[in-house]
Amino acid sequence: MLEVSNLEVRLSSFTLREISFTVGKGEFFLILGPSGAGKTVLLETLAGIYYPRQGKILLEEKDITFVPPEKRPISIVYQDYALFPHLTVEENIRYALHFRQQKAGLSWRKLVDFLGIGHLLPRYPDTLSGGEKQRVALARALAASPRLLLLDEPLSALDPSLRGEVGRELKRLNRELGLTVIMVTHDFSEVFSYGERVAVLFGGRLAQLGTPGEVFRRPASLEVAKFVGMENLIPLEREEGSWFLLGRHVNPAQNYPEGKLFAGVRPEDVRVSRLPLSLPYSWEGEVESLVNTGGIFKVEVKVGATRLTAYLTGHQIMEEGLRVGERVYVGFAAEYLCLLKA
Ligand SMILES: Nc1ncnc2c1ncn2[C@@H]1O[C@H](COP(=O)(O)OP(=O)(O)OP(=O)(O)O)[C@@H](O)[C@H]1O
Repeated sequence: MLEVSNLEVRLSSFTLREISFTVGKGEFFLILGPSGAGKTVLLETLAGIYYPRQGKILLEEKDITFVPPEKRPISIVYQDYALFPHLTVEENIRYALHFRQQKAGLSWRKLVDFLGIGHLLPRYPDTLSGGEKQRVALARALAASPRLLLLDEPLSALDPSLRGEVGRELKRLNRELGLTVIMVTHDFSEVFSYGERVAVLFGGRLAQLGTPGEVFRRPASLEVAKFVGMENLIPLEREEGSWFLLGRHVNPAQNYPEGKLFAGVRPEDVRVSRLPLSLPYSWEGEVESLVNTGGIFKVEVKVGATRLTAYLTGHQIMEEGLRVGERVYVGFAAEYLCLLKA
């Protein structure tokens, strides 16, 4: 339903370039990336706030590259809600009806019921909680009956319990209304809860596009690996044309004739045990530190001069009887090993 090809957007001190991707009808598509990567600029270009210098945006096969924002069937919701403070909730939502470009869409009643905001209609935005404001902002965005909903970190200003509640509402909107959604997020747990595909932006470029599983377990580069929390990144040794990881032979699927290779493994895929592990990649080491990070323990095991990080549950720590200074075995299955070029 959305086709973005070779987009280039130049701002005074920032350029978004070579951005190409497609989003299917009814898809929940996510955009991830470090601060300043260009996530908001990309959303705002789709919304028509910036015009590209190059490239095309097709929405349902119609070229909308230079269509003004108010003529695009696209709504955008920001993290700070951006409600009009001098208008009541009802007036805020009705305002958006002027921009409705298609007869079809949710009726007023259905919209209000769907988001459960009937009791808030006479109130002013200042008197609403964060979750209520975000629901009103969503209602206003949906009142315009968009084909595509753009969300710029809509959950980040909410406390954790509201985040789950509003998040589930977003997924319901997407599923029950068949609405196509593109959402920017900083929160990795949201990626697995909501996203079908993820685009990772770095420095104005698309660094990777894939399913959450691909991006988190098969990052396309070292920088993406670091960004998505692949904490174990260990340089491989090269001896007589073969590659080794801490002395264990590694057989890359591809040929890497030269340069430096890193082994990447997610800490949640690393096992630590007091008994030898029957895994192709395992070593003997010593527990160097054990830190409770709120239910999950970060365990660092020293293997020679290298430190391997594992995330384990309190239950696993107790079962294994792990303690700092203990001799243990640490390792992972071959399927969790990801090779990355430096
Ligand atoms: N109107 C503008 N004019 C010039 N530069 C801009 C403009 N808007 C954004 N930028 C710059 O473009 C770059 C990307 O900004 P953007 O807001 O898209 O980042 P982001 O990935 O959304 O970051 P964050 O996660 O911090 O919100 C930044 O360096 C920002 O300063």
